[in-house]
Amino acid sequence: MKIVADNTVPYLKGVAEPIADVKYLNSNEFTPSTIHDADALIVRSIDKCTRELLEGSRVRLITTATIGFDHIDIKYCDEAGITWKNAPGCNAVSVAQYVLSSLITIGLRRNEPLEGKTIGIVGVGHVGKELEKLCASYGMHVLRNDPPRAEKEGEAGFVSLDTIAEEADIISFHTPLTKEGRFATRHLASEAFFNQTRKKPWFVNASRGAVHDTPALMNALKSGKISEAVIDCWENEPAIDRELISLATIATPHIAGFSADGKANGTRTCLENIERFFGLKIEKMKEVVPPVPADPVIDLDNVTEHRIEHAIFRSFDPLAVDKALRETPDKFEWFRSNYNHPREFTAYTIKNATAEERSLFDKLGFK
Ligand SMILES: NC(=O)C1=CN([C@@H]2O[C@H](COP(=O)(O)OP(=O)(O)OC[C@H]3O[C@@H](n4cnc5c(N)ncnc54)[C@H](O)[C@@H]3O)[C@@H](O)[C@H]2O)C=CC1
Ligand SMILES: O=C(O)C(=O)[C@H](O)COP(=O)(O)O
Repeated sequence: MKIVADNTVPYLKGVAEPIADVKYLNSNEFTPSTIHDADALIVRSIDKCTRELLEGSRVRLITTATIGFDHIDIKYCDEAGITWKNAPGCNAVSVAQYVLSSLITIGLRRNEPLEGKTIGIVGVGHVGKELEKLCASYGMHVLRNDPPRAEKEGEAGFVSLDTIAEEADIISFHTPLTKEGRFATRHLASEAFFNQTRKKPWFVNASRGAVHDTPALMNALKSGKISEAVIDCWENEPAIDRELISLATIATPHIAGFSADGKANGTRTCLENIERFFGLKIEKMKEVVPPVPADPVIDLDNVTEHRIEHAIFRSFDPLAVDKALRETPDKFEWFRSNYNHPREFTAYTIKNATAEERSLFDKLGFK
């Protein structure tokens, strides 16, 4: 069996080799001639799996180490009998922790505690639910918007996007990017949406760039309709809008889901998909684990203020990544392929927390 895999999928090299001939390609090397004799592809969000790439190939399975699958032409795959799989939930905790760290960063700068603020979460799936848990632990009120879920499960517990625009202090988008259908999300954060905001909310997009309309978002920032923007996902990545970088409070190169834990989960899911689809056993699967952090114990003994935040930033500090992107935005994709994947909160043990702090640390997922 032959697998063609993206060269930058973490923790993959050597694991599937005992059961398959594995060829690794850079994203720009995925062409009809390089993949034509592959049985399976292991891809990332940057590998566009289009008709042009796949037509005439032997590919029977595409498995992406990501939650989003807008880079796969699923219509064509279904027509052509190519099975495709994503990795639901693999990096949901990572995105939620990214958003919390970013909100804490802004809160500290503005000297405004998050406690008591209202966050509107648009798209309450794997990521949205994790974010809801973190925000609730932090004492925030949560408004949930998810029309597809509300239709299936009933309206109770969900609000409209209009309500979120009007009532939320913070609005965070966690929908897939969809361009068609009743619940299409392309440019969901539109000029009309920003015009409805009442409380100068902070805006977060860690879903897909085209979920916001870039000119409308920039106008909203300039006119004060929104007061802060955390942008991880951009329209036209990697050729991102330089003016939006300068207007954003936190600008990162689509790395919200890039915890080591999330990456290992994504890779493992791809390999499990291959096992199931081809009826194989990959003995080296247990090697797909994130590394232990260099310093896994966080001792709060000498930390006098913002002790919870101190621990959170030890796991992930958005400002370090933000600084790098601002300095060299041209290196957007390089940063993503050469990223120092942080471990999630669960990899850290807290020492010398008070009983009250301990209860919050437990809820956030620290040991
Ligand atoms: N920045 C990053 O690194 C990452 C970004 N993502 C993005 O986040 C998206 C969401 O991830 P998950 O929560 O795991 O997906 P999911 O499929 O579990 O949840 C998405 C939710 O959005 C809802 N939704 C769909 N259309 C909607 C609409 N028009 N308005 C409101 N809600 C709507 C769905 O009903 C669903 O509950 C992914 O599709 C991906 O594009 C995911 C992981 C990492
Ligand atoms: O899982 C998703 O969806 C994401 O957006 C991932 O963070 C994308 O990761 P890469 O495939 O670009 O490494």
